[in-house]
Amino acid sequence: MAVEGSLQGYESVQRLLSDNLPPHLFQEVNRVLLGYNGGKAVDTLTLPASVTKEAQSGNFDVLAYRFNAAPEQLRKPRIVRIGLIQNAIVLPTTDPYERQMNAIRDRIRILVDAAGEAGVNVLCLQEAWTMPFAFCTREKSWCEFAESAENGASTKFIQELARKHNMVIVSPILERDEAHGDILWNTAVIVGNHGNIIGKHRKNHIPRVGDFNESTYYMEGNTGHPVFETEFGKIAVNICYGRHHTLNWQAFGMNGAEIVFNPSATVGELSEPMWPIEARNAAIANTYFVGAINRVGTEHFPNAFTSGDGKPEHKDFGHFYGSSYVASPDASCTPSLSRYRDGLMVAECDLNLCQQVKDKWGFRLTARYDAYAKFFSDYIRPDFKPQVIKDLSLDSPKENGLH
Ligand SMILES: NC(=O)NCCC(=O)O
Repeated sequence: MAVEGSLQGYESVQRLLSDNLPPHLFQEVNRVLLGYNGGKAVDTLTLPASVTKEAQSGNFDVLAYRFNAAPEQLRKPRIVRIGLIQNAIVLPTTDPYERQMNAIRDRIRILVDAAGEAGVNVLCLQEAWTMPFAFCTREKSWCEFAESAENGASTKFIQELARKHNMVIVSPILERDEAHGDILWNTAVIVGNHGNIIGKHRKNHIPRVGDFNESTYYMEGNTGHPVFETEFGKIAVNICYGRHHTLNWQAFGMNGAEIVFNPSATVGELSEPMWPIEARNAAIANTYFVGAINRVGTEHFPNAFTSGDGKPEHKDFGHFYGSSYVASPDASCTPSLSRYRDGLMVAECDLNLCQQVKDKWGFRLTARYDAYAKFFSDYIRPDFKPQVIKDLSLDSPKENGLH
């Protein structure tokens, strides 16, 4: 029987295709599906044997690729290795919370250490990595997983790993904001490579779809669209549901992001057809690299809940389908990580590619921001009227011989 969450036993669409198509056909399909970087398929990157060994003994998927840019006369290449980690929760959601948190931390330590050995400079974990994605339940006991972004145990744990590996780590957690009445936020903490906290960003768009009842717990973020300037490049974080909002992506680009991470938690039936498109489109439209991360596995909760759609009550969210990947501004893209196993994606990127693609395609140059600024300022007025020009024959169909 195929493993739960697999595609008829395959870890990903790309692996299904490569194992079943003759090599010359796979090459053509791959070119169309994943694009070309510098006129050829995205290069694979060889990682130290210790990483592959670690992945085997720790049962996680590992993939590594390189995005090249053309050599320039006046600038040196700006090579950065980015890493994405996807993972399942470790213990049942019925176990004591502290044990659940510690077990996830132990697993994350193994994956982050592997990223360190793989030479990753900037790493991002999945959305709310410290806990089960319990927001489907609407139960308030899960709020206990919330922590201070600045002083919480998870931030301290990540700071230690960042220092150890000289790595910037983006750590998305459920934040408890003690300074403002203990309210919660969905927050990404940006930990610098010296273990320092560079800043934080709070999720801008909160879903109200399916079982994603997150608005029961926290409000839309109030941190704008910050870009964090790090030793390894300018990075930003568009948390999960924000990937459906093109202006959210755009604002990070307009603030100068070169790499945008999209830490997510999303399930198959709801969003899988969107997943390979949205982050990739954002990379193209905004001329930066994007790392999209989704958790894996099915999380079962003790009490049943309903989805307000007349269907029977249930105790799980559905399958989180992993499939994390990196998309490049030149429209090329890595294959995705496993659909059901924990994984580490490593992508070496020459950030010079961002400016090269900007110069080639001119999306910023041709953007007509002034026209859209006017459109949006009109749109938010209460007396806004949509610009629709009606075919007047619709009002007198007989005269036009339509009936
Ligand atoms: N975590 C989250 O925002 N999920 C919403 C569902 C989706 O955007 O696919």
